[in-house]
Amino acid sequence: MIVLREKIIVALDTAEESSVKELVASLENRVEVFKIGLEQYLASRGKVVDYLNSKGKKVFLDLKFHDIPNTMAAAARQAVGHGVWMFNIHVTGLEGMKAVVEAAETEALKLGVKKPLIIGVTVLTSLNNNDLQMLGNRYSAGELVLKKAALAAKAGFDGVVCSANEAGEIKQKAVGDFLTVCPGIRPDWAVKGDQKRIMTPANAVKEGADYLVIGRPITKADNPAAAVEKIIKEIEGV
Ligand SMILES: O=c1ccn([C@@H]2O[C@H](COP(=O)(O)O)[C@@H](O)[C@H]2O)c(=O)[nH]1
Repeated sequence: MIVLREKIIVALDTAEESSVKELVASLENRVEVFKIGLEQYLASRGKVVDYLNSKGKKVFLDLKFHDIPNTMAAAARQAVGHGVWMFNIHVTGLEGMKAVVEAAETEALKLGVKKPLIIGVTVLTSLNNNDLQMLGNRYSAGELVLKKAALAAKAGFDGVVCSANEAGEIKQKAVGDFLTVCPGIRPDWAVKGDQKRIMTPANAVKEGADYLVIGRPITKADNPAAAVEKIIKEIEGV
């Protein structure tokens, strides 16, 4: 059971150390998990992970590994060593995904730490059916996400990144506790921006989203803490 405080994962998409610190300070009573993507990871040379860990926060390392099995397994070992709570890789060949799971398990055992949650990226929430068609794909976003989720589960992943539109069906078909981590969350009052497969926080939770990944509606709000509060109120009753 995921407690409400952990359901919202705030994406710290900024290059500025001062913005990270301000956001964490204003949200630390309300938010337990922060997502670090390429921009902030590179800007801080990875130090932001240590900073968040020192504040007692959980880190979702969103670097979306996508490489050959040996390279992804090596990166997974580094993610375990860095003390992240969750990391992700693109859903790719089964062999590579299994190598990541095995590497993370072995490294966690060696270091005596808990294995981070390993999450597969299915189809980016900024893509719709039209984009997939242009890429030569014959499946709809929904169909492709389900196929990728099934493969990720077969590899032993803990869950997938998907849009909330697909969360319900994934949860229905899942065996055991398979997590749905959903970006593309847009409260009614927020701008859509570059996201195409979107849903409101309340509907996402109704659909079965375990985690809501939210960036700009919170981080670009005049008052980020008030924005989180509004979102918590919206999902509390669901
Ligand atoms: O399919 C995906 C995978 C990752 N993301 C990331 O989530 C956040 C969403 O931020 P917003 O500002 O709320 O749009 C961002 O860091 C993305 O890199 C995603 O949106 N979709």
